[in-house]
Amino acid sequence: MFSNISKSLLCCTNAIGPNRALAYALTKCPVFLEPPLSQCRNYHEVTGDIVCPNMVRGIDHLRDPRLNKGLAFTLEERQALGIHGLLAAKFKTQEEQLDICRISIDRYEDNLNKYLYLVELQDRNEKLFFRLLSENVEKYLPIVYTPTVGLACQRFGLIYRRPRGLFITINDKGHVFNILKNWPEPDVRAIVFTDGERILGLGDLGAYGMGIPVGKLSLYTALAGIKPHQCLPITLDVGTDNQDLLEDPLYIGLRQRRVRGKEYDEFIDEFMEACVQRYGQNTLLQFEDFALGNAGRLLAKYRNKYCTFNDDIQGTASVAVAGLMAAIRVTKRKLSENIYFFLGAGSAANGIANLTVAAMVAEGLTKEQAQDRVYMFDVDGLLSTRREGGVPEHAKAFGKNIAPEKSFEACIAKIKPSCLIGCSTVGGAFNENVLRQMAQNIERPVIFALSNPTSKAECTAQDAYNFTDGRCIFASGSPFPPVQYDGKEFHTGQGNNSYIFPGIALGVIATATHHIPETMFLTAARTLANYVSESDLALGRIYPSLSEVKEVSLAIAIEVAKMAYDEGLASVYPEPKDLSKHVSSMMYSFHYESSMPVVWDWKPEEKFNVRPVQPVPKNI
Ligand SMILES: O=C([O-])CC(=O)C(=O)O
Ligand SMILES: [Mg+2]
Repeated sequence: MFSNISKSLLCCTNAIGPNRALAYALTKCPVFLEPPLSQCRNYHEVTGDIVCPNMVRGIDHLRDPRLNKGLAFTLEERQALGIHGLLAAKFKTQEEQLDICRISIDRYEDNLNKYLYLVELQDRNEKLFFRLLSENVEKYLPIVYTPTVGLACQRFGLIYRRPRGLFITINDKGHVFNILKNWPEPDVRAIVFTDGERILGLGDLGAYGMGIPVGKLSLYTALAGIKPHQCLPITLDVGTDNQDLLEDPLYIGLRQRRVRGKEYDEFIDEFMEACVQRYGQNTLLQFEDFALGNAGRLLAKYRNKYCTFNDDIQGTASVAVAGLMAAIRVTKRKLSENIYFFLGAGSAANGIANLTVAAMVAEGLTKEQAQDRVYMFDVDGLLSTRREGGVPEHAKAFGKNIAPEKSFEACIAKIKPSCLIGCSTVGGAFNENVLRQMAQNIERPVIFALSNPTSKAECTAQDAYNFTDGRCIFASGSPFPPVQYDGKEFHTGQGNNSYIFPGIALGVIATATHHIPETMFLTAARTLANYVSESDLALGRIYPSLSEVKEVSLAIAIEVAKMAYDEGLASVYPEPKDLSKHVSSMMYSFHYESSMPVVWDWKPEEKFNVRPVQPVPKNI
């Protein structure tokens, strides 16, 4: 029937909608005149529409969030797409639309309602959503991300409207690849997935945890410009051991206890394999919010086989080490001169501790000397090799051959740490006594309350200042309002992995890196720390302001890309001459593009030397 060129031209026409679009194209593009459209099978003689089943119709430009521009469609676009009259007469700029969004969100007092507004905006007009988020990071990050996303996960059964992302359950074992094939996007580059067992510091939320991969991937786009269609959020639903959820009539996941052991491991194996089978071996696979029993174990199992990392272990470690690197500019103590004391000995604590050790080794200590400077305290007390039950396997490197101690405060008095790092999910654990003790031990104590969301933070920013006579250097995983102390205002920083993972992901995707070594996280930490200015430090902040996080993400991506080539990890060849230009060229545009058909002013037949279009036989 039609030559391929003509078919593609027809598709092109279809893509902008029927009828008027076609008329528009026909008047401008002579190639369309051959063969007569009336002989196309999908051409409707009366209406002049092309009724192709795969066709994107004009109305789809209003319904599909990727295409929708709302009142920003121009008159020309409205006419060409056949949507003139379906929109109010007003033509708006994207800037005017952003103003309306801001006014609309401000009308809600409750953060969960703000979250719902933003979810709905993402479902309606994707570019508007991402531009709003990327230009107002400080204001809206706490809504689409920590802490509000935690609340959204807890209420997920109530707020669940349109599906976003894939739910793959243990019952799909043996068919995971087929489920992945149902995802409509063919060009996925990054998958963030959780099994919902340790959602922030909130524990096992099962399938309600879906809010987390969705939120993380929103930051991939808003902060690092990774294209939304290249991102896939997934929840692996293997059940939940949260009794409240098992009894919750609104629960949307599998109503059964968690599957563990061999069956779970086989399921994760199958999932990892299916992802690369479907999307290619360089697909970035980000583990998110897995519980202690699986997080470190699975990272060790897969880190050299896949392009993968665990954000809670490695992303959190990187941001914390960046904070420590910036803090030493204030304390004037080298990293290797500090004593680190962790409350919590789980995956985040061990990730931070290991990367801190690597940073101390870079300063000249041996690994053993560096490990000696790190202490940990878990539910059973100080990690002492002499305690009953010994030191858990995953934290063996940090067990000390000293007398067991069950009192946290007594440990602080005895060990006299200079850096106190909270990864415990025990809200308020750094109480007045603990903080006063820290201030007594050292002139400028470093206090990190990293557990999320806010309710789980080990102390508030204000308490940290109040109880250390304003001498602490503070960071938290979730945001805190400015601190008032001694007539001054301080803006403490957010030591959250959102400074790290978007940049790492962009660098990895841009170079199609096949593995992510630990050293990449140290590089990311150094890059982030270099962004901290003297004025940040004067404000009490050991991280750059959130309004700079996009710049930071790009800088991290470029450093990661350099490293990928230096270490032979990249798969994009030939190596781009200008890496920073290459990385930037991969990024998403938050601005609307024209929806007008591309009109060709040359004859493809001539250019490609293809056979001229044959007349279509009658009655086919
Ligand atoms: O999501 C966040 O805010 C940081 C994080 O990875 C976690 O707490 O699990
Ligand atoms: Mg996490």
